[in-house]
Amino acid sequence: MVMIHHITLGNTSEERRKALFPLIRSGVITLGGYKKAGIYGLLSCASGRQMKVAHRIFFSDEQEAVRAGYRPCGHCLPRQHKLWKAGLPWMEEGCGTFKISNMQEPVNLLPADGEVYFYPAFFSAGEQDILFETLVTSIAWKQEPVWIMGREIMQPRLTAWYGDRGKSYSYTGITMHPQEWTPALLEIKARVTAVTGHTFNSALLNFYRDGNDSMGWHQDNEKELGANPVIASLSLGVERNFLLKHAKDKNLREKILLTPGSLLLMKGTTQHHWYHSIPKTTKVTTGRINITFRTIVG
Ligand SMILES: O=C(O)CCC(=O)C(=O)O
Ligand SMILES: [Fe+2]
Repeated sequence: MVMIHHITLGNTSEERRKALFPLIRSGVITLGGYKKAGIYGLLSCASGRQMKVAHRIFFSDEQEAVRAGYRPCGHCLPRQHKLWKAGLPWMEEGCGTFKISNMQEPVNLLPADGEVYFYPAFFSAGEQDILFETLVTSIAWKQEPVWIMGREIMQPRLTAWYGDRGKSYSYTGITMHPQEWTPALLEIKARVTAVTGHTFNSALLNFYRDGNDSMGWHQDNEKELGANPVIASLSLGVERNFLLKHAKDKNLREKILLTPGSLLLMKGTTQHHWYHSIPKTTKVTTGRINITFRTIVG
């Protein structure tokens, strides 16, 4: 039994946030509950955010919440809520639904000439919410210019560069010096290494403020990245499409929906044969943060 009362995690909201993050990260906590009404739901549930701290409880899993007499939330667990209302059992046998369940080795999404792997639930909904908020406020975001055909043009997104000391990097005419890793970035990097088996010494961060921000077609083939770059790309915030097109064979195109909390791993010869982009979209009015972990060689 875990059943953590939110109020017991610290005296200030900052203290409680700090205590809560590792519990969510490690999967000790996967669901939240409203003590006054006996309702449990997802950590990302909008109605779950409004309650007073004193009324919030956390559970390790669904069985625990149900055993404690809680019932599913109608907003974030509509399927379970409907069954509960009808007096029917709503839990699936051996329910691990809310645990990170798809960490098994993913399959290569490219048909040829490279390797792209997608981990949809790399971070849970609750973890990704906390990480997004943390990074919006703690990263030194800037809108940087780039030089294209002799003209200085502002990038259609905000960027930031973090990494081990002394690793600088040039990118379409600008040289970036990394900032020192923040605690949140180090935690994320450790998890990426644990799951993918790859180490990284730097990260380029992109903040797409809304659907009007984008990234044009490119290859991450700068010589600082080595012959066959390994790039692990984490998505937080609103989902955006990621497009891939083969450099020679115009019939080869891929589209991957980068959902919140997902990780995309590009490796092998991908950067030699494929271009990728994040196109503009009128459908998106909120922000997305992307972290691409890289290794600068030499
Ligand atoms: O935002 C993304 O997912 C892609 C970022 C990217 O391609 C890059 O930073 O090189
Ligand atoms: Fe890229």
